[in-house]
Amino acid sequence: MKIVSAHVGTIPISSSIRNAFIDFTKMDCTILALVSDVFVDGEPLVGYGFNSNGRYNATGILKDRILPRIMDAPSEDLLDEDGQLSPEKAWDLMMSNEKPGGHGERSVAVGVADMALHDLAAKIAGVPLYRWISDHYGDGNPDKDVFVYAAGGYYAPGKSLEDLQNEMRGFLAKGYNVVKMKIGGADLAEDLRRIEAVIEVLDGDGSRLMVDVNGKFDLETALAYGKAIDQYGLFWYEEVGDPLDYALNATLSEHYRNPIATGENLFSLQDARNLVRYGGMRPDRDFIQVDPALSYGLTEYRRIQDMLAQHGWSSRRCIPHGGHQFSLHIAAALKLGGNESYPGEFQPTGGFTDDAVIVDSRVAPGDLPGIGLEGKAEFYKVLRALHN
Ligand SMILES: O=C([O-])CC(=O)C(=O)O
Ligand SMILES: [Mg+2]
Repeated sequence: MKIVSAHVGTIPISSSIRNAFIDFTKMDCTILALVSDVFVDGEPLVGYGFNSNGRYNATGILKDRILPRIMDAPSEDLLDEDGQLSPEKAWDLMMSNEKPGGHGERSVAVGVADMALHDLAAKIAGVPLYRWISDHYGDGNPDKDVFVYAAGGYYAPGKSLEDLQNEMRGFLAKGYNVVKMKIGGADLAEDLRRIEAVIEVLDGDGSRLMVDVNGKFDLETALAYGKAIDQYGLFWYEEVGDPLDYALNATLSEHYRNPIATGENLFSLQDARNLVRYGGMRPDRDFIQVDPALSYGLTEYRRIQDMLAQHGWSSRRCIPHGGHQFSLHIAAALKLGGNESYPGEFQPTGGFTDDAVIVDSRVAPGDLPGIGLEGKAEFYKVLRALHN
């Protein structure tokens, strides 16, 4: 089997929303199609990849450095001993001549390619990706569905408390039981009013609400907010300080007894290990949100899972950032604790297949071969146009 061509593009996933740190008016992402010489029903099998929101496109790095390393290599260098496409061997090629450290946007470019390679490998095997991952790397017995929570609650121009409540009611009507909102983009008094408005919609149950600071707070603000929100018993308090400020996180964890979540801006095994070593994260209650699509793909994510297991962490304490169909398969196959979801944001890439139904805050990845992006009609149109 051979990859005969690679097609890269950049598309907008922009909107007028804002978190405590950035707005999304210019947000975009890289999309990738890897066309193979394997034909089914007269059509070549094609692996698709994209990067999730939060980081901009990495199209330049992908085109200039990462893809040539696999496209210029002899095709057998990408195959395992059974002659099957090996995303792991491709990963080693993609990362040749790259120094360690400074993971920046490189991890995004490799993540996009790794996703497309996994999509293609599962399509060649004729199985959905969760099945392929579970058989290759898991216990062969994937979860049949995955916990998902609805992320939203952004700041937006003119958005009132009532608008925020209606947004959350909409999530509940779609089948979600747990929701997430942004904080840290207003002052404490205003954010407490916003939190209380959402808890009201949740029948007074703060354990169904996550709040996300997007890395904005210094230690003093982190502790002040922590003290103020402790009473609500929230599901989690997310990315409170700078993602690389492990000491801040460790100090917060000494003072804030309810769960903390972080990791969406840690893009490598080494960074995730430092979080576990130095960040004061508690394996009995906290959550790790590393997003495989931003952090060198599933190949690196499996190394992170191995590291976490060595440090006494259950895979159930991992709930990836990103709200995409790739992590949904990974969550089912590797028995993670769940996956994010953004109903209504980051289209056309975000979210699950068009026929996915959320029941009791759980969803199944579906049984289309590979990741199943063919089941997201709007996105599939864009992906097909890349290589046709
Ligand atoms: O607003 C964002 O950048 C997305 C985010 O943090 C999340 O999904 O947790
Ligand atoms: Mg976040």
